[in-house]
Amino acid sequence: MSAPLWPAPTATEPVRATVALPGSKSVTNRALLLAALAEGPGTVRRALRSRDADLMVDALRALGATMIPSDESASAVDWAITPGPVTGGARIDVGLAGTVMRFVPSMAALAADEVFFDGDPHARKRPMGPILHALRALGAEVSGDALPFTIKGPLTGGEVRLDASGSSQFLSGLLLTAARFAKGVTVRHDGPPIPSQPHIRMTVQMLREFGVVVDDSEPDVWRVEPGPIGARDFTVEPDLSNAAPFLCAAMVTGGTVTVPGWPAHTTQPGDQLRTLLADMGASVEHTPDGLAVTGTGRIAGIEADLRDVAELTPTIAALATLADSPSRIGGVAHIRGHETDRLAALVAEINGLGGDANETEDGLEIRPRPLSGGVFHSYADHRMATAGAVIGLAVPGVEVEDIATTGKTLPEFASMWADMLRGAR
Ligand SMILES: O=C(O)C1=C[C@@H](OP(=O)(O)O)[C@@H](O)[C@H](O)C1
Ligand SMILES: C=C(OP(=O)(O)O)C(=O)O
Repeated sequence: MSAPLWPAPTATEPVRATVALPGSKSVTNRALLLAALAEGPGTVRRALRSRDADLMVDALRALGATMIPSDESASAVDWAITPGPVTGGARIDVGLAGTVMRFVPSMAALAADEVFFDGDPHARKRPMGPILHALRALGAEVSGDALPFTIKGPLTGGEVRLDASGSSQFLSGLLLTAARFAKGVTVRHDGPPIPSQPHIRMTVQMLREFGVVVDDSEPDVWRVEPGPIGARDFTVEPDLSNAAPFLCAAMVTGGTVTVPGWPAHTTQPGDQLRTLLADMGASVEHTPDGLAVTGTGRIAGIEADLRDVAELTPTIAALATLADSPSRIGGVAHIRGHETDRLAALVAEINGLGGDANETEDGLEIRPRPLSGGVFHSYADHRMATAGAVIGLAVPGVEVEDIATTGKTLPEFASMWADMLRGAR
């Protein structure tokens, strides 16, 4: 049975709206895991409520943590978390969440009993080899090189080489639990450049905020000292990557979208939207109400290496189809291993609406031309779905397949989009 189609609203006037984003997926899932491994009870405030976050909560509960929600609303929650001894014998559903499939195995490797991991059909295709090899080298018993697999610990830790060129999450996944390994860990990256470096800085910074000693002074080497993870009261920042489609709406319609609570300093890669969207023609300013992006009537094509901000690619590609000059996006070969093969999916869907895009070895080329309506398939990928919504603002008749897939990181997307178009403040 095919998924329902969502008629993407076409904007009839410039949007003028304030859009408050719920918590960052990446920060939420790191904070929940660190709190579950801490030396005492802690709190994670303004945590995202979404499929990926719920899968993380279920996984941590299955491994022995007590997680109690308070002040729950549809999209945000404060969690009171009491760590417990890490127990095995569990079955973990990772869904399609990279943060669950790459972060939780190291924690499971603390348990003496076997833990079984599986996920959505496409999750079985996402790369897992480097982190599973590393856990094996550090002393865990691991079956298989991809989902489904089992892990049995406890591992001891120590020194290991790992190729994180396929995903920064392999490295983050090892580092997040490493303070609890008997010997800590020294990881040396061995391979082509690592993508999504801001996410590694996010891991290191959050480890330090939770009291863990991390040495990242030598390029491509990370040392985590063994020791306790501190119990903290931690507040999650808004999700800046999920701000992307809304900020793009300001550009596409020549209006203004303001995102309150934009952090002054952050490791989130979405912060780079400020320069990326300015390069594509937006006016971007910090106002007392938040970060305001205003469309100037022009969308310029872009030549950009998006390796560091790979998860923004679908949204930037959507904007590029509506630009007045061609775009060339590079540095993102590894997003073929994201929720779907994003390079293939973007080319298929853009060209399916009459566009002109092609894959390169490590990215995309997009030559704007008039698009027509049609079905924009989402491939169970939240960022494909929101890319279709951006194009639909300017192209009548775009129907996004399975808009509910945005529930991976932003369950309220469709109603927030409607509110934005209504001019909500
Ligand atoms: O650590 C994280 O929270 C993430 C790291 C990145 O993964 P890759 O390094 O695989 O791009 C990013 O794309 C993903 O959305 C979230
Ligand atoms: C790549 C992404 O997700 P994941 O955490 O599943 O890797 C993403 O959100 O764009």
